[in-house]
Amino acid sequence: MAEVNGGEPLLKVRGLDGWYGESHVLHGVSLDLMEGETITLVGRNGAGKTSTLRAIMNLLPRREGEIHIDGRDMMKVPVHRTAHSGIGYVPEERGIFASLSVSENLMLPPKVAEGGMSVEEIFELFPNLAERRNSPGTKLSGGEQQMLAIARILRTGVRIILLDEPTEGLAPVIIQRIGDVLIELKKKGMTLLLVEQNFRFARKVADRFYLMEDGHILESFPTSQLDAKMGRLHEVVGV
Ligand SMILES: Nc1ncnc2c1ncn2[C@@H]1O[C@H](COP(=O)(O)OP(=O)(O)OP(=O)(O)O)[C@@H](O)[C@H]1O
Repeated sequence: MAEVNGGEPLLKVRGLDGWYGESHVLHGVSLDLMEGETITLVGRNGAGKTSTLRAIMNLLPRREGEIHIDGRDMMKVPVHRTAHSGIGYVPEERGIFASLSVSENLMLPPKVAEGGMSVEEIFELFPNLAERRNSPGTKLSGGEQQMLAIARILRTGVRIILLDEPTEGLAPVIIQRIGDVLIELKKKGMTLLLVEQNFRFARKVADRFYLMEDGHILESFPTSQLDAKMGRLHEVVGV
């Protein structure tokens, strides 16, 4: 998409390093995410995918490098203001509040920008959440929790969503439903950064892939090259 628009990436990461205490886990990560684009980070466990998302959200204990969102220098933005720059994060553990209902969970994050989806629009996109609007978080299936975690971000008005392994542990029929939702969000112009090991799922939504190993980006390629890259992916990712 960069080539089509010729514009600046909506999210631009350059030479990003990250640490947990003494442990240096990200080594010069660079990536571009164009407006409306979906990219997928792949790599084996411990490659640094989650840490990359956390570093972008300013949730790592220490980071260095460059992160720009819509041209804005994010290294100077404190963590509680990150969402106000238009970026939301759905962590692997989903973060649903067990004692709160679906509706209450939905209403929790504050709006950070105009243009977020209304609760009615969200329930249209996720009819099963509408049916369960009064159910507590504890009563939701893994798939419903994942949908609620995504839905909750849509209300806030962010333009970029980082999703960490949204299909993990879910049944094929639910994975299909989440894929349909992400495709719908893409049609609405949402920009997505996925961490995902399920290539069959990722190929349906991703425009490009970034391959990570040991805290480095090894290469990036468009989804049209995924089949040709499978041998390499088996080697690096071990899938
Ligand atoms: N809270 C933490 N404290 C210390 N080290 C951590 C912490 N979280 C992750 N690490 C280390 O950082 C490195 C990168 O981990 P990260 O979770 O980013 O990888 P990943 O590619 O997302 O893998 P996974 O799919 O297992 O989450 C690993 O060596 C991991 O052990």
